[in-house]
Amino acid sequence: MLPSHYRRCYGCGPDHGAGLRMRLTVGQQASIHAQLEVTDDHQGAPGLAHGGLLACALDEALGTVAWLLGTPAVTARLETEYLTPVPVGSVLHIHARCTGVTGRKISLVAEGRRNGPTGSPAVRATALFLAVDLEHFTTHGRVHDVAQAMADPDFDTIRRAFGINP
Ligand SMILES: CCCCCCCC/C=C\CCCCCCCC(=O)SCCNC(=O)CCNC(=O)[C@H](O)C(C)(C)COP(=O)(O)OP(=O)(O)OC[C@H]1O[C@@H](n2cnc3c(N)ncnc32)[C@H](O)[C@@H]1OP(=O)(O)O
Repeated sequence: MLPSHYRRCYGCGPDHGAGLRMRLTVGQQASIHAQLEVTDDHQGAPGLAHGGLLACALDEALGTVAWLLGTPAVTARLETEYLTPVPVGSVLHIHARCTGVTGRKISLVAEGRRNGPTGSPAVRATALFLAVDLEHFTTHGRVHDVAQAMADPDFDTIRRAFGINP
């Protein structure tokens, strides 16, 4: 199981009060398994998960695969297919994997299944991530947030955990 890459991440951060708190584990080769518990807080239509939130959960798993490759990367393109509704109370089992790397471009796919990791897919995504350097975050984000993340006493452990070379 991987630690959260950033404690305040909406997808996986333990310090995010309203976040998804996804649990992510490393799979075979360049892949990630993740689970999302769909709760009352995740509804779009009554009793059903919001589609944008499901896209977020897939994005989190896809981004974690990209980091397994040893570089921070950001989503450039994310295409999502919704195959069946996902009700509150279900656990979405997500599998995300890398399908190819060309220069800075990282191609990935993900599937989310209900009723266990071998259930039929409810949602699918195809994505392009672009590898970026740390400057991307300090230029476009807030320097003090980046500094705070790097000052986390667990930051070295987090970096080492992501230093798995598939
Ligand atoms: C101390 C702390 C540090 C922590 C670091 C942690 C890292 C994370 C680690 C783990 C994360 C796990 C979980 C996270 C999951 C969530 C991920 C997100 O939600 S990310 C947020 C949303 N995404 C953005 O905000 C991007 C906004 N866009 C941009 O910044 C730029 O557009 C960017 C970087 C994507 C590309 O800009 P350019 O200037 O670098 O690159 P150009 O030259 O435009 O393109 C390069 C190549 O890519 C293609 N390309 C670019 N965008 C494309 C697109 N949308 N569709 C298709 N191709 C595209 C281009 O055609 C070009 O291809 P040709 O080299 O010519 O073949």
